[in-house]
Amino acid sequence: MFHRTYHATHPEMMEGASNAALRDRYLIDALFRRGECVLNYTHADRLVIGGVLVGDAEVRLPDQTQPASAAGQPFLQRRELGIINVGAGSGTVVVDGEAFTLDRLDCLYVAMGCADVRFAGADARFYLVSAPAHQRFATRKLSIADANALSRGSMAEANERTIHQLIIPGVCDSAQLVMGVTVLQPGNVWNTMPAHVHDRRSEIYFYFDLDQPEDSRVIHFMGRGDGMRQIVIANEQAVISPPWSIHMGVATRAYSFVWAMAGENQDYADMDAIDIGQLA
Ligand SMILES: O=C[C@H](O)[C@@H](O)CC(=O)C(=O)O
Repeated sequence: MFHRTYHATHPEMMEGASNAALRDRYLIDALFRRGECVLNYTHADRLVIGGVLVGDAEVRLPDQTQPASAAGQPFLQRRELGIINVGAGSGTVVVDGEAFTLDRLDCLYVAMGCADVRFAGADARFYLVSAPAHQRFATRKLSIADANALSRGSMAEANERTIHQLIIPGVCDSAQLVMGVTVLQPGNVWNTMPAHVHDRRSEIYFYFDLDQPEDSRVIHFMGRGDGMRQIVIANEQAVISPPWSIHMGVATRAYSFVWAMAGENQDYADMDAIDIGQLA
């Protein structure tokens, strides 16, 4: 049921890895295929990263097919799900018969235990991140206006941006998933500078709304702060950040990205910043 499974990696596996190997281990591509629910599994905190592009008919979140002992069980039996519509048009997500309309950048938190999740709306692009859960919270729709908005950066540093925290304690309860959208102001290109790591959580970045996508790319940096590597990322691709890795990027034009974390805590501020002078 998974398009790809990404295995956990050791920091030393970065040294000497070719660019192709880095892309193979960390880059998630082809999330949107019309009429399909594309799901990728990573052993980094067992996150599932997916995309839904609805075709002629509605698309259903599949039941589990593997391992055999789980076959036929709902995908969210022991998981929770965050959905953000990154498409131009609105769409609908129906959760156990209850319909939620998601306009552009609206978010839906879907609780553990929900059995039937269906997607509709040909102009919507649903980006999905799911994490294991141990407790059922309320299914909730959040608009970007509901987010805890943090204004960060400056024009002088080319990183003026707003961090919209959507699924996070205080805004929307969840078992471990923490998720939001960061939007860069036009003319700004750096995210997450200075860089940081959080050894107790893994993180996924999904870059979207890259201005002039055919001719623009994000240069995403990863690895230990003193052993940085880069992955060149196109619009609507995602990248896995293991807990030991920095995750920051610069692009040739403005863009937005969805960030999602899971792990041992949900404390957004529990991160170790790395001074710019220590990067190497
Ligand atoms: O752990 C937090 C994540 O890396 C992001 O929220 C950072 C971010 O959006 C930014 O600074 O631009």
